[in-house]
Amino acid sequence: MRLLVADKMDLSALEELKVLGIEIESRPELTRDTLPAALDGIGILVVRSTEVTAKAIASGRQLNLIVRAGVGVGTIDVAAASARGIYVANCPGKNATAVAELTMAFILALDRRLVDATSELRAGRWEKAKYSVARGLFGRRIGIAGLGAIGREVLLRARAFGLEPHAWSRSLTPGRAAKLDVSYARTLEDLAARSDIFTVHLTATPQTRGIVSRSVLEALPDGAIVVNAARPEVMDYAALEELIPRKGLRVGLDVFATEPDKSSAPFESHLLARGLVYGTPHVGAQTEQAQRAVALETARIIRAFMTEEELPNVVNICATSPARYAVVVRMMDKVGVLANTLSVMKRHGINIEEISNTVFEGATATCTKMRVSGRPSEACLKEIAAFEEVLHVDIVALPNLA
Ligand SMILES: NC(=O)c1ccc[n+]([C@@H]2O[C@H](COP(=O)([O-])OP(=O)(O)OC[C@H]3O[C@@H](n4cnc5c(N)ncnc54)[C@H](O)[C@@H]3O)[C@@H](O)[C@H]2O)c1
Ligand SMILES: O=C(O)[C@H](O)COP(=O)(O)O
Repeated sequence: MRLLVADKMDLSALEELKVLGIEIESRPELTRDTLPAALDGIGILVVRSTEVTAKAIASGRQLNLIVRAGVGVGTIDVAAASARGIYVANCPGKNATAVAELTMAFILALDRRLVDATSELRAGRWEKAKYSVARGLFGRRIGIAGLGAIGREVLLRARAFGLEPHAWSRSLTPGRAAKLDVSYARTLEDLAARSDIFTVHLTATPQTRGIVSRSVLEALPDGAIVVNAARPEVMDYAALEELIPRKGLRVGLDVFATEPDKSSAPFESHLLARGLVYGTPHVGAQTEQAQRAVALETARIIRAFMTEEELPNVVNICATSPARYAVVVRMMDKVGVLANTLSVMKRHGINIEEISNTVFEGATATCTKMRVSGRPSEACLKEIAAFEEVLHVDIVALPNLA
């Protein structure tokens, strides 16, 4: 099988896949527009920020698996992949440490105005009085929006700096917050109102679009530090732009609405000219440590795809299976027994949603579990049981987890 890596990546971790017969091709120069033509004959695609459009997915006729070597899958048309039965998997948590480190770097740099002080030194100006004004972090309140993998790493580091942690997260309750020893905020507005430092670590989804809204940003104390190393979509950047000078906010951004597809492309953001705003070109995950961890996870996913039944970190499996019954058939491990069973199911109009087959010691007998949406009739089950090589047939009603 051919594997295409359509981004810059640490390839050494993928070397071991060659023993599985995988041919690895690295084409970091590919873009959203050139990717479709490059997918001919490719079975596995690994991407970082290169966009995978519906057109690319349609042209990847042999594509079975897309691995996002990172967390966010917003650059992949997941719905188009699902419609063609292509797995999409990501590497959650593997770059969390790196993003937390960048978050702390922004907070420290903004408090001491490191970038401005350096620029003045480079220009030959010794502005000691000007840069002798800083609040310091110790004893200040940090508000963490989203206690996922990155939010929790930020929490760890914030404590080490003597910051007082407050948090809002989708499934955070007062009880869980007490266990984590963070102050519980009921809403994002509530969190913002008590944040000398406000940092966002929420996934971008249709539900979180603009969740850090104008009213959340309005609730921040004057002079607060704001960091967004998650995604631009989660924060109202138009409101932020307006509020930076009005509230004297200090802002650190790793993510922008106007990010180019590839390195070295021109870039523009009005936000950077609005006051004390520091920025980085979406490099939160770019440490050797994180890239190695992501590459190892990518290799683990691909190895599982080639050799195991279960694939880790798949983001597009049907959340609630339409299956309502399981037909459990114990049978002899012989050619055609399963095929006979399936043909009976077909004749009775039973659609199989999921299927698994386990072979037992000695390879004499197997157990097949077919999860189906409609209840097979007694006649259908009898026909299956009538095959000489079928040992037993059961029907199990599945709990409705929808
Ligand atoms: N700057 C970078 O280079 C960089 C690197 C990694 C991740 N990220 C971004 O940071 C985000 C967080 O990463 P993570 O590894 O902590 O992910 P995670 O899945 O561990 O945490 C995501 C957080 O978002 C919350 N969330 C998800 N859907 C929500 C919803 N509908 N409503 C409210 N909250 C919701 C979760 O509860 C959780 O708190 C990623 O989704 C990605 O967009 C950026
Ligand atoms: O979602 C992610 O993992 C980050 O945004 C990192 O993206 P990158 O791999 O393009 O640096």
